[in-house]
Amino acid sequence: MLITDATLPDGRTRDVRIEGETIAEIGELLSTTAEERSIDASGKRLMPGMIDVHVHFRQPGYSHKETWASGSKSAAAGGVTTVVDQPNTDPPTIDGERFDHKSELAADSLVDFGINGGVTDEWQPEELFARPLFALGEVFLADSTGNMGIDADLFADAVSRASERDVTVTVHAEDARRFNESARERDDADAWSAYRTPQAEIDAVRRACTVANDHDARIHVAHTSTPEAIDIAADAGMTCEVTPHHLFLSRNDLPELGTFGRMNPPLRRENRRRKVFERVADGTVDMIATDHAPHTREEKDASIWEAPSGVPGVETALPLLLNEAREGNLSYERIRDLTAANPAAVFGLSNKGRIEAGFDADLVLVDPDDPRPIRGEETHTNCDWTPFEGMDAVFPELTTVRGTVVYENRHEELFGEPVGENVRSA
Ligand SMILES: NC(=O)N[C@@H](CC(=O)O)C(=O)O
Ligand SMILES: [Zn+2]
Ligand SMILES: [Zn+2]
Repeated sequence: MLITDATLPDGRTRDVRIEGETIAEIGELLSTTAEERSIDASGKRLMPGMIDVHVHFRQPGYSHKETWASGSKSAAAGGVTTVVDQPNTDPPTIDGERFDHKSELAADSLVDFGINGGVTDEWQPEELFARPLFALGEVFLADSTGNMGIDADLFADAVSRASERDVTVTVHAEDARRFNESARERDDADAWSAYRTPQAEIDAVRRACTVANDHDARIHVAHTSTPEAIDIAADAGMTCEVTPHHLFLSRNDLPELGTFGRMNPPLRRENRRRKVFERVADGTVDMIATDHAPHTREEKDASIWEAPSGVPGVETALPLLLNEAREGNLSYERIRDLTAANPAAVFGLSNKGRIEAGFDADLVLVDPDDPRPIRGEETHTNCDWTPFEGMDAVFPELTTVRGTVVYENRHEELFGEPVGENVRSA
């Protein structure tokens, strides 16, 4: 395939040739061969596919919420070419057999994937470390969906074992001792944000970073929602991610969202959201990861204390960021770093995350000046709603995974074959 006249993240206009699974050549005025498909990308932006290191594709156990097939279609339609699945499935991914079972299910994936291993009292670290494991995590320092919260001793033990193997530990950092019990008396949607306080995250991130440094280990802090926690992680030499919902939504949106805005950690006040955005824009935050956590409408339609936590996001993350570029609030290079180059560097995916000769041809082509409003029912996840309903976004026209077209939307939407592979198995 030859993509001609594409504008790259750094602003250069180039032709990009894909041969087999890789980017073969980047140049000017490359001539197309007879058997090669040629795509005119003049006026279009070509981005490296997003590497989303935090999704919940729900298999095994909750395939009514999502499957590898539906989740990866949603990913492909949103320009995500690699996903990393978290372990709070049923059964949880905490031993070798369960890891192997999830690997078989992931054969349905249209996009490349990593599989994380979880930590509970019953986990089998040696079995997990013998598998093509992406990372440990998300390790829950407080209960979230799946009730996999663990205590400080088990966390320290897991960090020390991971450090010996040079494996990163992705941490869900909230400290339940800092939750505000008095918020329990309320029943409005904002009560969840009042209950799971900023301080619960800040304290847990500080403690997790100390444990990591004590063991000469590396942690990656999942879904940081406060500027304070981001700064603590950065100062400790650790990495962190921010979700699209903590970047684009705040407690101001809860009257409208209701329980559809309940997630862990919860939405914060507008003032904190703005400071989180600044840290995303200035590079303090390493990456955007979606924490795509689908639940059905029926499940979400409950009281604020009964509804499950989590929102979908894998299909809308890159499109929302590209709309920020269109509006001049983020550069395309920053978006490349946040969604592709940095996650690849942090997690050691040396063939991914950049548009350079020799790299995997994981590519996304968009018309940068053609936004459309996000509609939950048009997304491809099993959960047909979105917390970003009506917001402008720039969706892909074409997504390739190692040279195979997995999504195309010119006149109609077309999906490719499940070509996804485990990024640690190669
Ligand atoms: N973020 C959430 O609110 N929910 C996630 C779990 C998690 O990431 O904590 C889920 O799996 O539903
Ligand atoms: Zn979490
Ligand atoms: Zn999660």
